[in-house]
Amino acid sequence: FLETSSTCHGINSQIIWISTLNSSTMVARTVDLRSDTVTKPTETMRAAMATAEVDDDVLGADPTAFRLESEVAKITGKEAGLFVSSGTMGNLISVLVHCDIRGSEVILGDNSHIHIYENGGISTIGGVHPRPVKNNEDGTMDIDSIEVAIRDPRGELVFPTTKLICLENSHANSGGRCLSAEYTDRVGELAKKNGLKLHIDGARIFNASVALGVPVQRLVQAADSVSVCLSKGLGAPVGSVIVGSKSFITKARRLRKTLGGGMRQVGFICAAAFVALKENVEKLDGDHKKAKELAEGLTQIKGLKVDVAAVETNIIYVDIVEGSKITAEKLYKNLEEHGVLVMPKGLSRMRIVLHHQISSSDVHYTLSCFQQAFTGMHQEIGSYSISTSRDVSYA
Ligand SMILES: Cc1ncc(COP(=O)(O)O)c(C=O)c1O
Ligand SMILES: C[C@@H](O)[C@H](N)C(=O)O
Repeated sequence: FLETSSTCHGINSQIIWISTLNSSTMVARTVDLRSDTVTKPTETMRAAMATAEVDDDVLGADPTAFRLESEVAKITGKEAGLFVSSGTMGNLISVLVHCDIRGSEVILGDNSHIHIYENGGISTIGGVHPRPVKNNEDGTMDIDSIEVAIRDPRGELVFPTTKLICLENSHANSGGRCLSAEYTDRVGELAKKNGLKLHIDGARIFNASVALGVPVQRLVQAADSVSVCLSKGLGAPVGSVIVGSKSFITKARRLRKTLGGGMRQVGFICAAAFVALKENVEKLDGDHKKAKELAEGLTQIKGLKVDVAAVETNIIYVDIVEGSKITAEKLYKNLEEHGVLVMPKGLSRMRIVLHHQISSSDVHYTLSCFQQAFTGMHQEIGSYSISTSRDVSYA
């Protein structure tokens, strides 16, 4: 695999040449694009873990956990925070605190993470009934559709009681699309008008904030609770922080213990999460730019379809066009043989997620591997005229 890079009129452009690696060839590199959850702790995270000040967080308060929880509460403009082991636990605890009567109903997106990827935990564990409302392509739900879905048993023996509305920002299954503060405010007003609470699955709220150029606090202003993942784009090895009122967090702490989530010297992992919060927010814009570059490159490959305009943050959905020379299965195998890992999402669709441990060179290498899979040879990527100078480098 030889990468020749060049400049032409100040435009960086590449012809990517690749030799065909036979199956026994050691893979030159690994580019893990399955998710932004795959990152490895950085050296600063590991150093912070090694020297973290810790204490029993069940009997009292682990000082490092408290520092992290306070920082996330401050950033989101909420009274208090609570460290939990995962985004799934953060959403589960938040829904169950708000829906504290068995048989309550929560309105959420039919393509939301809580509804699709959390094992139905709000029902199986919390006895909460989901009321899915269609997610639009941009991750929103029509306000009217939300309003129509609100139910109250007064006068209707057969109705459960709606207690909560859940949003997700950015919206993962919509391709990392961002919900505006104005839209979120409107949903918040609807919730308040009907005596409901609003929870935001903010697994990638920092991605939305950076992409929109709007502070996190403004994006979640209308929410009663938010689950913020530190283990996604921010690159922490473990954990999320849920934020809300002091009363909400008191109830959430008890529920976390009930679910077995009370952790003792949890400061070890909170120390790494604190580093992630401090060091990696500024890298998110680079992730988004690389996602856009990769999407633009992929859309130039005959046989692939990408909605480049829909790539607002670090997630790309790629469709293999019907009748393409290569099947999805062969493509994934070919990519994996070259060390490129993607997340299959159906028969002819895949998801690619950028994160801070993916370099520009990885993006170009990935494009060349896709190109090779479809054409078996080099092809100019992009439509720039170039003059080349040979240099082989792996950034
Ligand atoms: C939008 C969204 N919410 C929640 C989660 C759950 O997070 P975890 O995998 O830490 O349980 C994910 C997972 O990546 C996610 O993408
Ligand atoms: C797959 C999903 O559960 C995970 N949250 C991710 O985005 O990778």
